[in-house]
Amino acid sequence: MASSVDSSDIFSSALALQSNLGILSTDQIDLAKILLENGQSHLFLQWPELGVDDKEKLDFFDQIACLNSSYPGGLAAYIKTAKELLADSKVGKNPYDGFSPSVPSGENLTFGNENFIEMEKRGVIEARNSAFVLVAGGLGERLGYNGIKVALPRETTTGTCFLQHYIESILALQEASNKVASDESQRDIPFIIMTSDDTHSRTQDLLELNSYFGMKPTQVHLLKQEKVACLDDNDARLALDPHNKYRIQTKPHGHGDVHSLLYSSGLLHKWLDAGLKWVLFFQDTNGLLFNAIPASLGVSATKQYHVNSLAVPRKAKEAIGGITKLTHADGRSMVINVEYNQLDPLLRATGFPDGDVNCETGFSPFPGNINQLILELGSYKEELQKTEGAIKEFVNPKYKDSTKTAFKSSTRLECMMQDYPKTLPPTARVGFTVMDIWLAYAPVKNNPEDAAKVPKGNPYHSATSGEMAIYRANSLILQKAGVKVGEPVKQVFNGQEVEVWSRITWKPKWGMIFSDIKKKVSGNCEVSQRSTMAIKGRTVIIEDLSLDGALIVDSIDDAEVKLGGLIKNNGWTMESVDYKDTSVPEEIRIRGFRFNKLEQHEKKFTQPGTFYVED
Ligand SMILES: O=c1ccn([C@@H]2O[C@H](COP(=O)(O)OP(=O)(O)O[C@H]3OC[C@@H](O)[C@H](O)[C@H]3O)[C@@H](O)[C@H]2O)c(=O)[nH]1
Ligand SMILES: [Mg+2]
Repeated sequence: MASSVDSSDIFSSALALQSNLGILSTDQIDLAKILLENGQSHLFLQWPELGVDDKEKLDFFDQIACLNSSYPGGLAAYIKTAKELLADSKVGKNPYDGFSPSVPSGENLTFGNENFIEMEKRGVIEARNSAFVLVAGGLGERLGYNGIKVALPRETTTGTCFLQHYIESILALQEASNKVASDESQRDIPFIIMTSDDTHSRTQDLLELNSYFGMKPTQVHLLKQEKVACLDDNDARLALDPHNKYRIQTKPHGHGDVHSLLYSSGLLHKWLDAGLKWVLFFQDTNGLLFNAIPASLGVSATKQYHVNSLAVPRKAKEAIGGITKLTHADGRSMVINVEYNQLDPLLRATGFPDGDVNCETGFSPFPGNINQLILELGSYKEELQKTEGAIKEFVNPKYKDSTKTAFKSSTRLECMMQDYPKTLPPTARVGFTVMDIWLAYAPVKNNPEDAAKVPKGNPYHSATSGEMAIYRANSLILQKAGVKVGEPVKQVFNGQEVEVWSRITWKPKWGMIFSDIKKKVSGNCEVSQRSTMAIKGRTVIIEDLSLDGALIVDSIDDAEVKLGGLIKNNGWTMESVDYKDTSVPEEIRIRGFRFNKLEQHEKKFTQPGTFYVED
């Protein structure tokens, strides 16, 4: 108890606490000191004397210990940074002070051309040297879905959820990559999921109930991020829960936590030792993402990028960050994401009076960040050893009035994973790769009501548009492989006008890269707009097929299945569903449609051999 004696001074500022020191361990007394030394004596003002609520007092210190250990540098560092950022915010300091923005140049990929095909092949070679990291700690407040977002169907033709699709894509890449490996060794690609208290147990349950969707459980790691303490005022006084004086209010710290969690997990060392080279980060609901992965990994490898951010053309005011070159008056420059809420004010403050607007191309001149990052493992680990994974934070308090002395509700520090390059030395090779939107980006972030209000021409980012984007991308890919796919029709679901293409889906193992898909398609093939085609097997060959209706094919790996001839039936029609109709399951009604399965040609092959599917 030595520490309580030499710190009597500090405890005298919190008499209520002082009378309770007897129940605290040395560690807890040290934590109390940290709080008092950092201006937090108000936390103990309402503490009763020893013997009253003692259990609650110990619970309070459990939470403090957790807040202290889960933040790089502990609570003292958190409070210090909070004071600085709150002071900057109060005087309206521009976080980009001294920097002027310009449009950076990056690598452009065009689906299907020679360079793209080369990059995809290179990407497949590199895939077994990669680890994949999914950030999935967010609640998805804008979407308002009650479950976890990765459990949502990516499309409802097969009902495959996002997480299953991601896992099957990684496994397909792993297999293809192991096949071309020079040393014939078999490697399992590590898959990390960052969760939070809001998503952790439901993510774990989803995996366990589905046998990890075919992945080895040892291949998957869940890292749970902790929330951070809320702040009540400009002095960074921690906010108490209004219903519990022994509990600090907490809120999410943002996806930037993924770096400190990876650092403290020890996984980076393990991966380096195992010979891995790349870490790929991605977000929870982009059903198109894996169309973009092989080629962009190929770009990273060819260009030897330390950081490669994937981007798509961006519509002005679209809720995606802009990749921007920032040049400082002193000559420094960096290529970095400027988040969507900051791009407009930054442009206006630096000589672009119209702010965030489209240029003559109909798009913002700044490429849109889809927050898919490919980091080179060696330089990443080195950097994290310096920073411990801490990422530049920001604070976004909502002030009560223009004096900026009080907040409408408590605030907290936040950080974003794409801010990682901000601390890199100028020698770091930081690049980005731009791809077509139809190929690479269709997130599910907005609820139907908000999506319907999106300005015409801007993407909805809804469950409706997310699913339609899958069909469009698959239709366009098959079209480029030589299949005649019917012209899309325009329909309105949940107040959003979308293009409806043939409902074509396939399992990742059927075709991960364009050159493989092309090998599986030959002759004169045709799929009408009203058709549904789901390919669930690996060796399914489409040859001289004319499809007008619904066709579902499932086969084991050793069965070779040929689809051909004229297949015609009543197929599946689409029926509108209103998102307010609670008699329909939530994951369906948020899309605004469901399938009426009138008739289909459905074939399943469970024995090895060669089979033909015709009508
Ligand atoms: O605390 C958090 C917050 C978010 N997340 C995850 O981070 C991902 C992105 O979260 P959000 O959907 O809220 O992100 P936003 O839409 O606000 O912007 C993000 O995606 C689009 C990009 O252009 C932006 O630059 C990027 O910040 C999700 O997968 C979410 O689950 C966490 O894991 N933890
Ligand atoms: Mg967000």
